Amino acid sequence: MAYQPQFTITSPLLSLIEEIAVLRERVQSATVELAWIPALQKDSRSRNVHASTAIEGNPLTLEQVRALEEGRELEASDPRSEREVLNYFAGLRYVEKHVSKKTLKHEDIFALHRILAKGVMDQGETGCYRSISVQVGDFVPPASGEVSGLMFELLEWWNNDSQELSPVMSSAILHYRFESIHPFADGNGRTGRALALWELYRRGFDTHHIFSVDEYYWEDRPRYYAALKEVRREGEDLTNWLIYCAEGLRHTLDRVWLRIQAFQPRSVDKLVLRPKQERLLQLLQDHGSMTPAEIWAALEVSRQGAMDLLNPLLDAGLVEKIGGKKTGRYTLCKL
Ligand SMILES: Nc1ncnc2c1ncn2[C@@H]1O[C@H](COP(=O)(O)OP(=O)(O)OP(=O)(O)O)[C@@H](O)[C@H]1O
Repeated sequence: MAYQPQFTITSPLLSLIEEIAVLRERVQSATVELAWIPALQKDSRSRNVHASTAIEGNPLTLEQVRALEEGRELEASDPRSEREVLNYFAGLRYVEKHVSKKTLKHEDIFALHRILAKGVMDQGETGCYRSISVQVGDFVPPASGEVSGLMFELLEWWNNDSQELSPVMSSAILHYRFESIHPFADGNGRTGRALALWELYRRGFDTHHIFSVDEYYWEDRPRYYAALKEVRREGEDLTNWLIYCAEGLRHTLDRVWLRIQAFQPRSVDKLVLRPKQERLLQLLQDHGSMTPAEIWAALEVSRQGAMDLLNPLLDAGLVEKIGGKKTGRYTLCKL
């Protein structure tokens, strides 16, 4: 039998869902201009990684998280914190790769957990449900013997009934239910937030993967924990949790809109990208930075041809040159 979430669609919730639809539409129509999407995706991924790992106390700053993504070494940080961050990047890449998966299985969740929790478990094993009891604050999740059955019911719901709900709601319900089962010995927070994001991607809510939803939970952690706790106090009624999560998405969409403004080309009216320029932005996103020679080899153009592609991107503030005149490399501009 599938999990049956309890909630009421109240008028505040409906208004929020409608507002979210309008804001999302505004973002979607702006993303027709593809120029800055790779940079925004990169930015959003780093912000999600930073926020979701910081929630449980990872001390690395957003700048340090960005540096790790670019393969740069950090001075004086501890290996476990770095591992946690690198794992989360890998977890998000796993989610992005499997975004169109129609049916999710226990094994998919195990695989994600294995990636996120590798080498950073305080107790228990990665990639399998817990065999011990756990506690979060004063909340005692179900006994370990019940976990597999509860997860089976949750997957039944996720693969079937959840599709009838707005992704705003199905993502929030999945997030809460996963945390309330607390299926792993450790790493439930990170895995649950990554699954909530997976649902938003899978349902095409965040087509370009540019919403950094986890910042909302991180920025007011006491409210996040209180909202989770309140569901139980209300006899597992999810109505207020849904409102809390919908407010988070509205906030996230307002923010992404501002970031889009910042990513708009600065010195030209509109930059219409040529296919090779799009390819170049993608390459810079994948590689972090590239020398001129690497660029012209990858794009199969002459040195002058590469500069003809690069110059408008430099003028528009999308790409910048770092390093010396002879040893210079090109990289995507940061916010
Ligand atoms: N009262 C509660 N009811 C249900 N879930 C809760 C409650 N309080 C906190 N949580 C969830 O439990 C997570 C912590 O669980 P756990 O320590 O297994 O996760 P973790 O991944 O190690 O933490 P993480 O969030 O530590 O990075 C929180 O991030 C939150 O999502």
